[in-house]
Amino acid sequence: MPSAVETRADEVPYTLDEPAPKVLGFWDQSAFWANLGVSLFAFSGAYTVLAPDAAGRPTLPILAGIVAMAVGTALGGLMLGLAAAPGAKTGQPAMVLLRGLFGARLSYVPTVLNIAQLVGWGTFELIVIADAARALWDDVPRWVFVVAAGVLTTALTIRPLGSVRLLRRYVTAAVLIALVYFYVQFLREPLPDLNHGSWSGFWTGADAALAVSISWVPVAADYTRHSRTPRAAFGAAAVGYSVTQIFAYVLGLLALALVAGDSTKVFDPFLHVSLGVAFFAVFVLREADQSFANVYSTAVSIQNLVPRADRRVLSVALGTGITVLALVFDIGDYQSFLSLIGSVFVPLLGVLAADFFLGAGRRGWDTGRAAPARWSMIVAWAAGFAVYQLVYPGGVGWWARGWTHVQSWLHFTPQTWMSASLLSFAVAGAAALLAGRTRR
Ligand SMILES: Nc1ccnc(=O)[nH]1
Repeated sequence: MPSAVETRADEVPYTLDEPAPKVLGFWDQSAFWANLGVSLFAFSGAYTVLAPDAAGRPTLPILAGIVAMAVGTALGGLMLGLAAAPGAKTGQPAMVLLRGLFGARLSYVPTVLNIAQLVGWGTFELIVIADAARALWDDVPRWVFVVAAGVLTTALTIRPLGSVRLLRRYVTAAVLIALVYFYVQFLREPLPDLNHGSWSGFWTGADAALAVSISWVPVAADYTRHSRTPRAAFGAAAVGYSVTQIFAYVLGLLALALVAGDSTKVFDPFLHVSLGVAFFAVFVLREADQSFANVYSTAVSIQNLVPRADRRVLSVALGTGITVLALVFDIGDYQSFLSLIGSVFVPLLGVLAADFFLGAGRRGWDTGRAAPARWSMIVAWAAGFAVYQLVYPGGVGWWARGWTHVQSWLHFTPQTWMSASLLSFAVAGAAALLAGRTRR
């Protein structure tokens, strides 16, 4: 039965005990990342790059938001590329790679945090799919869409590499056509003044966009470990993802301008143009690739804790779990979710990239189950987290007040030119290099 053997080698093995097949070329990966760059969150969450105040009102003019988002996305894309390359080089999934950085046991800390963010994203994705589908067909109850999206998501996770190829073959082109169609339509509408107001919240907006890109960092290697070369992995993730994310957010921001900044109405302009319903349905259906990527990566992350677990069993359980969560919950504080993600995963990447490319990783990381603990790397990560919070403590009252106390104790005042992400990345990376030096 040669065909059965071929199919096995073409798909991801069920457990971490077997090696990953290297079967994804540059265009497979580019199509995959380009799809992930387009999300309904680029529309429903477009307001976050306008640096909203505590009451949720945008503080940046639309034009400033567009520039901030493009800068944040481009920087986030480069960071994503840095996270993608080690996966291709080592053939290891993202959380297993972290055994090399922190040691086997300590890698459980970021693994648990990543599982939490991915369950959060997976749930959010099903909710946003159901909300958008309800905007299209409001006579169908919400739970029907949640369950349908959950089933489709889970089905895609069973043959993950097959799903990536499916995206390349059919979905990417449809998504690009829909994007172009809405651009043409929106730019024909009378748009309000896009540059009225202050640009002082620029880095808050840029950091919000960067956080969305960076949230794929602890996921990237789960896919790029199937890449034929590290260069292809870097290029596809950095470029493919950023280009489409910028296109999608600009569309979201134009839609927001057309509804006078009211983000609860941001889907309306899409549905009001002719053929809008059909093209918007493309976006709704393809959103399942995001929830697929979240659920599959949650399963692979759990395998870092339990390497013998069958990823299909984990995926079905997780797909069911997020479906239940999406039936029960609504999207809460999306803005705070993003800043928490940024503050955890930006410095994590700073430490990882510094150590992998310039530190101990150059001699090869030990990613085995007995890799020794490296506490100094945890300290470097924590330093980067603290820097992020000092520059941008976010909007959750008690937490922000706590960091404001630390600010005044350190005589530190955040300036508008400071990007929480860039400073946190730099400090975490420098601390990791320093720690690596002193230990030698
Ligand atoms: N990691 C993620 C980033 C953005 N959207 C998602 O669904 N997941």
